[in-house]
Amino acid sequence: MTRAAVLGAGSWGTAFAKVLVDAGNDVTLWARRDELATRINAEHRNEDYLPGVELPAELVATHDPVAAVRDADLVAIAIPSQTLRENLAVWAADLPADATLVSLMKGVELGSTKRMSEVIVEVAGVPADRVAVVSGPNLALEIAQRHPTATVVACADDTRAIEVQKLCGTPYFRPYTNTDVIGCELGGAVKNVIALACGIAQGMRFGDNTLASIITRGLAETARLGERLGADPVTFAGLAGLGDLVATCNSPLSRNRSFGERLGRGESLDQAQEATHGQVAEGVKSCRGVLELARHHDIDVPITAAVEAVCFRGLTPAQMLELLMSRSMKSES
Ligand SMILES: NC(=O)c1ccc[n+]([C@@H]2O[C@H](COP(=O)([O-])OP(=O)(O)OC[C@H]3O[C@@H](n4cnc5c(N)ncnc54)[C@H](O)[C@@H]3O)[C@@H](O)[C@H]2O)c1
Ligand SMILES: O=P(O)(O)OC[C@H](O)CO
Repeated sequence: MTRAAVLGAGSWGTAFAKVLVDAGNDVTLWARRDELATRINAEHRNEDYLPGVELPAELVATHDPVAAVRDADLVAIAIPSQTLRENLAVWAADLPADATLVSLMKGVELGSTKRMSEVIVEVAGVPADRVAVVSGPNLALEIAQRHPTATVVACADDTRAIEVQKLCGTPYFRPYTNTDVIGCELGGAVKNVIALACGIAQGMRFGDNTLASIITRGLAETARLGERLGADPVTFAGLAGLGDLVATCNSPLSRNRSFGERLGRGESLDQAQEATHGQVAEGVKSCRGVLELARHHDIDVPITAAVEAVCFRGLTPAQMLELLMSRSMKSES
C-alpha cells in the first residue's frame, strides 16, 4: 500500500486526502491545529471546511508534520499559497528523499512572482521533475461528496505524472496527465482572479452575457501570459484552463467568486475578508503577483489589473466595468 501525506486540513487538503483513501492509499493528514486533528480522528468529520461530509475511518489526522510525512511516497500540500515558503522551510528536512511532492495550491507568490511548484523546488531543494501539480475544476465540497470530476496531474516527468494519476484515480475522480506544468499552474492561479471579476459583475447584478465575456476574455489574458512564460496554448483549452474557469466563475461554492460578489455589492475588502471565516480566496493576493509577472513580461492583462485596482487602489466596481468596456477597440486574437 502506498503511504501518502497531505499537509493542510482545510477544504481541499481534507477532500484530496479522502480521494487518496478512496483510491486505496494509507493516508495521514496534517492539521495546523492539534484540536482539529483530534476532532477528525474522533468524529471522522471536518465540519468547518466540509460540512455534512463523512470522512473515511482509515484517514488519520495529526498535528505533527514529521509524523505525517514519515515514509511517505507522496506528499501533497494544500495550504494558502503565500504561506508555502515559510511552512516548507520548516518541513523540508523531514521530507522523504524520494517522495513525489504534489502541489494542490493555486497561487502566485507575492514578491518573487513564482508559481507554487517553483517555490517547492527552491525551498525543498528537489529537482523540478520530482514535483507534480494537481489542478482542474475541483471544488472541494463536490469532490468530497463524490460528484464525478476530472482533473489534471501535471509533471515534467511523464512517468511520475502517471504514477500520481494511478494513486489518486477513483470512480468519481478522473485524473489526466500533462507535462505542461507552467500552463496548468498558471491556469489555476489566474482563474481565481477572473472569478473575482465575475463575482464583482454578479454582485452588480449583471447577467450571463457579462459573465461569459469576462470568462472568455479572462482565458485570453491567461493564455497570452502563459504562452510568454513557455506554456503550451492547448493547455488553456483543457481542464486546468477553461474547465477550472467555468467551474469557479459559475459556482456559488467558489470562495473567490463569492468574495468578488461582496465587493460588487459594495462591501469593502475588509468586510469581504471577514465573511470568508478564515478560508482562503487566493485571487485577492495572487492578483498582485499575476500583475507583477505580466508587467515584467510586458503582457497586457486588463481584467487582472482591474481586479487588483478594485482590491488595492480604490477603484469602484462601477469604474472597473467602465474601464474595461472603454478600452480601445481591437481584434479578438
Ligand atoms: N477549496 C477548493 O475547492 C480548492 C480546490 C482546488 C485547489 N484549491 C487550492 O488549495 C489551496 C488550499 O485551499 P483550501 O481550499 O484547502 O483552503 P482553506 O482555507 O479551506 O484551508 C487552508 C488550510 O491551511 C491552513 N493554514 C492557514 N494559514 C496557514 C499558515 N500560515 N500556515 C499553515 N497552514 C495554514 C488552515 O488552517 C487550513 O487548514 C489554495 O491554494 C486553493 O486555491 C482549493
Ligand atoms: O473556492 P475557490 O474559489 O478557491 O476555488 C476552488 C477551486 O480552485 C475550484 O477548482
